[in-house]
Amino acid sequence: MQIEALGLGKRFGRDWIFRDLTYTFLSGTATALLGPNGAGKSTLLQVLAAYTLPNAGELKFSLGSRSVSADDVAGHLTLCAPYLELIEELTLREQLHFHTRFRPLRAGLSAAQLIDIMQLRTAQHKLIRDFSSGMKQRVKLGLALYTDAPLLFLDEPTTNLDRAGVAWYHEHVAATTNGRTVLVSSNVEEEYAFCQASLHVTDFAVRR
Ligand SMILES: Nc1ncnc2c1ncn2[C@@H]1O[C@H](COP(=O)(O)OP(=O)(O)OP(=O)(O)O)[C@@H](O)[C@H]1O
Repeated sequence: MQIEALGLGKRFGRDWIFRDLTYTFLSGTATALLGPNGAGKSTLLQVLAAYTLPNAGELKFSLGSRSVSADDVAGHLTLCAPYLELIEELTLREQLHFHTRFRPLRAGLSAAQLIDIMQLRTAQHKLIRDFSSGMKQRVKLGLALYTDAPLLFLDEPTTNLDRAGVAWYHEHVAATTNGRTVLVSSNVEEEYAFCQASLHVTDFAVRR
């Protein structure tokens, strides 16, 4: 899926976070959204996901030659972000079954196989509430990477992961990002090193 931002701007109250952002996120390309803490990376990601409305400019989404309305973007998008919560009252197995009622996994992949990919088979009947923060992050990433969707957004994807978890992230990003439009919001180089393009949010910051 291609995303075209034309003169995009977002403000909270009187404060513009970014303004006059014109950029095309090409289909099949991974792009890093970069900038220091508070620069507006997560805000931009949420605007590009059509979760949050911009205050200026417009967004055009297209799949091949077909345009996609902002209302339909959610069905083409899979996201891993610190502000997205798992359902704590479910076991991992139940979480996977709940998820796959609404969103299909990549072709041929079963919920049981995804649990194995997450290396969480021994925890599959445990409540998510009782998972460690690193285990939860692995679940969130596994669901995002292995859901069948052309758009993949990753916000601070290695949050809470140990060295083995970061290696797992690299392995499964390599296995799942080919041909997808990927956006990675980050300021940790090893999270976004695989990206072919980068956009610095501060280039669109409003000087005060
Ligand atoms: N809902 C909101 N209401 C008001 N201000 C907000 C809101 N969401 C974000 N902001 C402000 O927008 C600015 C950008 O925040 P954002 O979370 O997008 O930055 P970031 O680059 O992702 O930061 P970090 O690297 O720390 O995650 C910050 O000043 C933040 O306080």
